[in-house]
Amino acid sequence: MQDKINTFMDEVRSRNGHEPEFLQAVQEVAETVIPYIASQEIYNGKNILLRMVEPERAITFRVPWVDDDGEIHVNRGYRIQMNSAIGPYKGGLRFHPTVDMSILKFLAFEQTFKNSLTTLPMGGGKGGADFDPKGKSDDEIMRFCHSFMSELFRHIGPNTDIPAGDIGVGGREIGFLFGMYRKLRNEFTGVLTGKGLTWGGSLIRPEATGYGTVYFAENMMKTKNDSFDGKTVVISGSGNVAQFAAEKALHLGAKVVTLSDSSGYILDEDGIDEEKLEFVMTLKNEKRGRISEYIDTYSNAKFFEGETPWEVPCDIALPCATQNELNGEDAQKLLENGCICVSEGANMPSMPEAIAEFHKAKILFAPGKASNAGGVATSGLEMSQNSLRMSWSSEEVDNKLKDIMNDIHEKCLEYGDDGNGFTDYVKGANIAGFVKVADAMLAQGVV
Ligand SMILES: NC(=O)C1=CN([C@@H]2O[C@H](COP(=O)(O)OP(=O)(O)OC[C@H]3O[C@@H](n4cnc5c(N)ncnc54)[C@H](OP(=O)(O)O)[C@@H]3O)[C@@H](O)[C@H]2O)C=CC1
Ligand SMILES: O=C(O)CCC(=O)C(=O)O
Repeated sequence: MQDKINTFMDEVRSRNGHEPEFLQAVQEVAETVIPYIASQEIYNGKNILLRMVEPERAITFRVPWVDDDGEIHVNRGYRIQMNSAIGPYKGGLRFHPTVDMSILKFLAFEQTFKNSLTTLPMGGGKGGADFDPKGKSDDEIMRFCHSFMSELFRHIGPNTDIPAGDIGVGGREIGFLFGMYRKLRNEFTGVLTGKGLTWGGSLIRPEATGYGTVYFAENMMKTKNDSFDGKTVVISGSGNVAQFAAEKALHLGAKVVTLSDSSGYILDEDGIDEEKLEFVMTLKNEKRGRISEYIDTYSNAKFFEGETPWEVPCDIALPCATQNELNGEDAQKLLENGCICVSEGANMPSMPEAIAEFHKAKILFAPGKASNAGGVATSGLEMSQNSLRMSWSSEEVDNKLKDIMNDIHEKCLEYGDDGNGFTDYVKGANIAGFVKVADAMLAQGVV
């Protein structure tokens, strides 16, 4: 079997050798899905996985914009339309200086499996730009978003491709992007999700990725007759996903002790309670400050510059910042300190060596494509509300979100059983996500 996997990876590497994050994401899927394909007669000889690693379309474009001093800048914009076998392309936009083909192809590939897991009819896509929003004024962000959409609009649509937020793209950016789309198309449609509540957005979409990550972890803990109540939780990141993961962990009775950004992490051993979390939300979402400023207000807390929070003892770890933020040594530290559950809020935050450590120790480990699927699932619910021209209450959306996270967990249990009573959630998520897309591709022929 390893030969088959190696041959497949050699072929993928020969075309994409300069794309390390993409190869990492494909390798993880290949290791679990190729043995499954080999065991299923219907998939044999169809080269389905090889077709799935090739984007249906990859668009790059120029994004020129003018800063507040009148200087002209040029960034590169992207949209990867990965797979539309089960529905229109769906996935976020990332604005970050590290954005390139490798990052976006890994994200779009993961998105295809994730969206399939949600049970909603959404294909996989991802996009963004190598633009750094840090330190830019609201006007500069607006001009950038307008320029970005003045090209992207011709490639997307409510039945074709529906972008949303990701790192560096939140409610403010979605507003500017939507405004330009609406003007250019002269139509009001649900072409983007994560919209404001007064113009087509869904209640609970801002909360959904973080809440869903915790709901998934709660489901995993239940399999051990355990819960969040009284547990110590370590979280990385302090953006959208981290903030609402922290909020839901607090609701469930846990003590959250860390948050971070790319400068380092804060440790508050007294716990980041609701009031302190509100302070972080204002600091990050309105003042656009740094997490280190937390200790200016809460002097009992400490800031660890340039460090990640995985050295802090905890029961549950929620990596909610970015890809490859947790390495093999970090995983060992978490395990030595008694961590029993890791639920990924970010996309691919754990490096392969870290996942190997978690699996060796047989702790509860959820890959992002399962545990952070609540965000895109709620985007799917926003699309449904837009099509129906109605809006559901917070309670209705939250209940649907919980049901979807339960379903994904059940699918992981079904496909992830290793035969010895251990659930390999990576295997479960990969195979369950693959089956729906592969069956649709088989039914539709070679297109
Ligand atoms: N938003 C959503 O609905 C979804 C998001 N995700 C994933 O969750 C993760 C976080 O996204 P989101 O919260 O929306 O993004 P935000 O932009 O709101 O926040 C990102 C956070 O991660 C930190 N971060 C970014 N890059 C790095 C880095 N290289 N090293 C350390 N910290 C870093 C940021 O710090 P700083 O400000 O210093 O850059 C910030 O605290 C991403 O992996 C994203 O793909 C997954 C599913 C849905
Ligand atoms: O809500 C969406 O469409 C985007 C979510 C996303 O980008 C992700 O799941 O990584």
